[in-house]
Amino acid sequence: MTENIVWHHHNVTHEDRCKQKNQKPCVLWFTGLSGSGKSTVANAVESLLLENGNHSYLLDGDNVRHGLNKDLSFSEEDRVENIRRIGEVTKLFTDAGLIVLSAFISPFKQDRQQVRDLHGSGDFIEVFVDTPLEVCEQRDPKGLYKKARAGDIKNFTGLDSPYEAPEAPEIHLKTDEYSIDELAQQVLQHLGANGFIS
Ligand SMILES: Nc1ncnc2c1ncn2[C@@H]1O[C@H](COP(=O)(O)OS(=O)(=O)O)[C@@H](OP(=O)(O)O)[C@H]1O
Ligand SMILES: Nc1ncnc2c1ncn2[C@@H]1O[C@H](COP(=O)(O)OP(=O)(O)O)[C@@H](O)[C@H]1O
Repeated sequence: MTENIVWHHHNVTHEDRCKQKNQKPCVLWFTGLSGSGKSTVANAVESLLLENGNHSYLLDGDNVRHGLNKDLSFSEEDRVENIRRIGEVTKLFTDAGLIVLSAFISPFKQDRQQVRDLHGSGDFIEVFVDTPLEVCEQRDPKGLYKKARAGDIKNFTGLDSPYEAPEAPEIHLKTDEYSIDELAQQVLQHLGANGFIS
C-alpha cells in the first residue's frame, strides 16, 4: 500500500517542538469500563496540565466516534479499528510535541500493546481506571447499562462484550478509593517523577 510513497523530512523537528513547549511528550492512555471515570479523570488531569503551563490534547471515545470514527460500530472488529486509528492519531500528536490524553474503553490487550509498540521509547503510559463493574453500573452516568440490561444495546462492554484488564499498567487508579482530585494528582505525580513535566 505504501509503494511509491516517499517519507518527507521536515525542517522543524520533533526535538524543536518539544523544546519550544518545554515538555517531554507522552500518551496517557486511560482504559477502563464505561462509567469507570476515564473522561472525568482525564479532564481533571488536563486542567492541572494547563495550570502547570503544559500543552496537551484530550481525545475522548464519545467525541471521536462523532467524527473521525463515526463509521465504526461496537463489533470486535470495529473496536480494533477504532483503537488502531486512535493509536495513529496519538502518534501524530506526540510527534507534534503534545501530552496526549486518550479516554477509550480499549477493551483488548493486544490493541493496547500495538499502540504501545507504535510509540516505543517509554512514552506510552497505560492508565488503568479500575472501577468494579457494580460501581460503574450504579453510577451509570449515561443510562447505558440500564439500556443494555434491558436488551436495547448489544455487545456492551462488561456485560456481553469482554474487557481485558491491564496486567502491568504504569498507573493504576482506584476510583472507588480516591477522589477525582486525588486521582488526577496521582497522574501528575507520575509525569513529574518521570521527567515528562517540570
Ligand atoms: N456497546 C457498547 N459498549 C461500550 N460502550 C458503548 C457501547 N455503545 C455505546 N457506547 C458508548 O461508547 C463509548 C465507548 O466508545 P470507545 O470508542 O471508547 O469504545 S472502544 O474502545 O472501541 O471499545 C462509551 O463511552 P464511555 O462511557 O465514556 O466509556 C459509551 O458511552
Ligand atoms: N473517584 C471518581 N473518579 C472518577 N469518576 C467518579 C469518581 N467518583 C464518582 N465519579 C463519577 O463517575 C462517573 C464517571 O463517568 P465518566 O468519566 O464519563 O466515565 P467513562 O469516561 O469511563 O465512561 C462521573 O459521573 C463521575 O462524576
